Amino acid sequence: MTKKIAVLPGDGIGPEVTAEAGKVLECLRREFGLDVETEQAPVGGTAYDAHRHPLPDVTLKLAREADAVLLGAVGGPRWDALPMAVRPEKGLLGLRAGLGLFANLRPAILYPQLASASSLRPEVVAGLDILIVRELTGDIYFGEPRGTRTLEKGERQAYNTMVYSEHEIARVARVAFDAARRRGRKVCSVDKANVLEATVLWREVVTHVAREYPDVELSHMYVDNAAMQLVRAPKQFDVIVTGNMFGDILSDEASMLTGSIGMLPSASLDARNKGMYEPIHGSAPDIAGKGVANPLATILSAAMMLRYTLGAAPLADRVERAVSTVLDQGLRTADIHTEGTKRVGTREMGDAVVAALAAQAK
Ligand SMILES: NC(=O)c1ccc[n+]([C@@H]2O[C@H](COP(=O)([O-])OP(=O)(O)OC[C@H]3O[C@@H](n4cnc5c(N)ncnc54)[C@H](O)[C@@H]3O)[C@@H](O)[C@H]2O)c1
Ligand SMILES: CC(C)[C@H](C(=O)O)[C@@H](O)C(=O)O
Ligand SMILES: [Mg+2]
Repeated sequence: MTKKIAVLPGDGIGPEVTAEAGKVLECLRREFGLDVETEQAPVGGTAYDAHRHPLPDVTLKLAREADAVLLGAVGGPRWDALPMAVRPEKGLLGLRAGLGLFANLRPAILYPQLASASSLRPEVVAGLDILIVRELTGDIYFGEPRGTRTLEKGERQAYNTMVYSEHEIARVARVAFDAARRRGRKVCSVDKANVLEATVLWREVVTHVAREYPDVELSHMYVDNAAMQLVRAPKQFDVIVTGNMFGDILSDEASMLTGSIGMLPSASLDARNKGMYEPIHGSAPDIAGKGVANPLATILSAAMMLRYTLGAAPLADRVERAVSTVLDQGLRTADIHTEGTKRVGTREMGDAVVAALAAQAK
């Protein structure tokens, strides 16, 4: 049966990078019989401009009815002064919560061709293959109470609440342990249990769940140390599981180990592996509209969609191989460009991936 993909390009470079992933899906349809149809809807600032809401009902409905969602990015300075409730980022958070996407998989893999694009020495990152499992629908992002109040003497005070319930921790921990079983059988749980009660519970529950997985080694690390270890000796990690905010920060940090934030895809999954797929980067206002953004994170996110939701792992392998081929050809967008390689724009990079894919069909 034809699978339906909701494509939500969003803001800034979002439309530029999703267009390239769209070409890749089209090529898979044409050359390899992938049975999908796509439909677009607005999200983020562009949705606010058209509908006065960053997540219009039509978009949430389309996302709910689709088999999978492919999202670009949201946000930008144009909308930064809006009230929090209608900021573009709320559109994204609304999708994650509305679709129950509690597990966010962010693989940080170094393509060997990009060893010299990493900000770390090649020997520190060679062979890097980490999976960050970020909890995505809890924590300080969604905790109540939140808001701003005025104190007696007229001073304003703002507050957010870090909250985790046992079931929220246990279900994402299981995702991490299950993933570790398919890889290096090591999970490092990252928290701030020396200070924050919510993460004392986090550590307790993860430790409890680990008993179901005697074949997986569990370790714990405070988040400040984890941030340091990620740049000191990143290959010590296999799977990292952590809360929403720590995962947000650590995954941007980990992306630089692979050469660029423009290389890191993600899958946000519910309990049945229905999912939303998006690069981990944002709308990059500083380069939006210039045709220079790296589309590979979004193309690799489409590959994750093929693997996790569409049951088409062989096609996911093909897309990842095509990405490797274009890197072998020496093609680089500005963010991963190094001496001796050829600088290309967003479209050229997407076209090259499509050509490499089509060549596999010959
Ligand atoms: N998932 C999302 O939609 C998402 C994620 C992060 C940030 N944002 C939003 O994006 C806006 C900008 O945020 P920011 O500047 O902090 O983060 P950002 O990720 O958009 O950009 C950070 C830096 O990385 C570069 N970069 C990002 N993606 C790139 C790509 N594909 N190719 C080449 N370079 C790339 C940018 O040019 C910029 O210099 C904000 O409104 C923020 O809220 C959205
Ligand atoms: C835009 C923002 C809400 C989002 C987050 O913090 O989750 C982004 O940084 C991400 O990593 O997807
Ligand atoms: Mg982020």
